[in-house]
Amino acid sequence: MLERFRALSHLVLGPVARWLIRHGVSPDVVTVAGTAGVVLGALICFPQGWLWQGVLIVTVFVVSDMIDGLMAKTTGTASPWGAFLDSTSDRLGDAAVFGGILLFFAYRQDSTLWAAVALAGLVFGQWTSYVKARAESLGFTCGGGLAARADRLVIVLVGAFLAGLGVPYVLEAAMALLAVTSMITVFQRIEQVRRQAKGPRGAQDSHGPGAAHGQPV
Ligand SMILES: CCCCCCCC/C=C\CCCCCCCC(=O)OC[C@H](COP(=O)(O)O[C@@H]1[C@H](O)[C@H](OP(=O)(O)O)[C@@H](O)[C@H](O)[C@H]1O)OC(=O)CCCCCCC/C=C\CCCCCCCC
Ligand SMILES: Nc1ccn([C@@H]2O[C@H](COP(=O)(O)O)[C@@H](O)[C@H]2O)c(=O)n1
Ligand SMILES: [Mg+2]
Ligand SMILES: [Mg+2]
Repeated sequence: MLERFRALSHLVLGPVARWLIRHGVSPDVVTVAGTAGVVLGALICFPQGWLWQGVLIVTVFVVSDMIDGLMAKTTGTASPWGAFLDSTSDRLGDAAVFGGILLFFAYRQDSTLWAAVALAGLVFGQWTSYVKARAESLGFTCGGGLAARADRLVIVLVGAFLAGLGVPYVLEAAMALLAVTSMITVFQRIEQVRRQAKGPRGAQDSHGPGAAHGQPV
């Protein structure tokens, strides 16, 4: 849903991207530093119960994920390597955010139930991204759905921020919403691929969908 704001985010973050380029920073450095900041911020703050503080730190670094691509496009250096580094780093950042919340529920709230719901959010979120990656590796078109990555991040970060300010049950509600919407997104994406695979061009086209069948990813 938030993907539609990508152009707007480029407008806002353009000056930051150009400032970094002028100072000789490369998109890869932003990708790696941004991921490290998300991982450290989430895994240090959330398990300690420093929720709103953790959200502020994670938000600053997660926004760098929009800046690296913008820098690469602005400098004409967008590359398959950059796309690979960006996407694989995203998975680590997501795992740290949801893992941090899981540890918060397990150790600060003593709640196995909500830790399990956070785990479900993590698993369905990573599954969502893997379905897209595997589908694209096989030549299918796949993406979107109810809860893509930006949607998932905004839900978990807003929930954690408000919980940190003392709003009751908001993080639990956010995690339940995420588990359900991410699961629905997985099925929406699988259905997209199934329709293409079973459609008229389906698996016979050696250059289109199905061309890379059997190649493990
Ligand atoms: C007084 C101060 C108050 C401060 C309040 C703080 C509260 C903070 C709460 C929330 C803020 C959260 C903002 C986080 C926004 C995160 C958006 C983001 O990172 O999007 C990343 C995404 C980059 O996409 P990629 O192409 O790099 O990634 C792909 C994606 O991962 C795919 O995943 P999939 O969907 O398949 O699961 C992968 O498949 C693919 O491999 C991978 O490459 O960027 C976008 O999507 C662009 C659109 C983003 C639009 C963001 C809008 C943000 C809206 C609200 C923000 C609220 C304002 C907060 C301001 C805080 C300022 C400090
Ligand atoms: N280090 C990087 C990071 C990204 N890219 C390119 O940008 C695309 C992702 O853009 P986002 O706005 O979603 O970050 C990615 O597919 C690459 O083409 C890059 O080249 N190097
Ligand atoms: Mg990025
Ligand atoms: Mg990214």
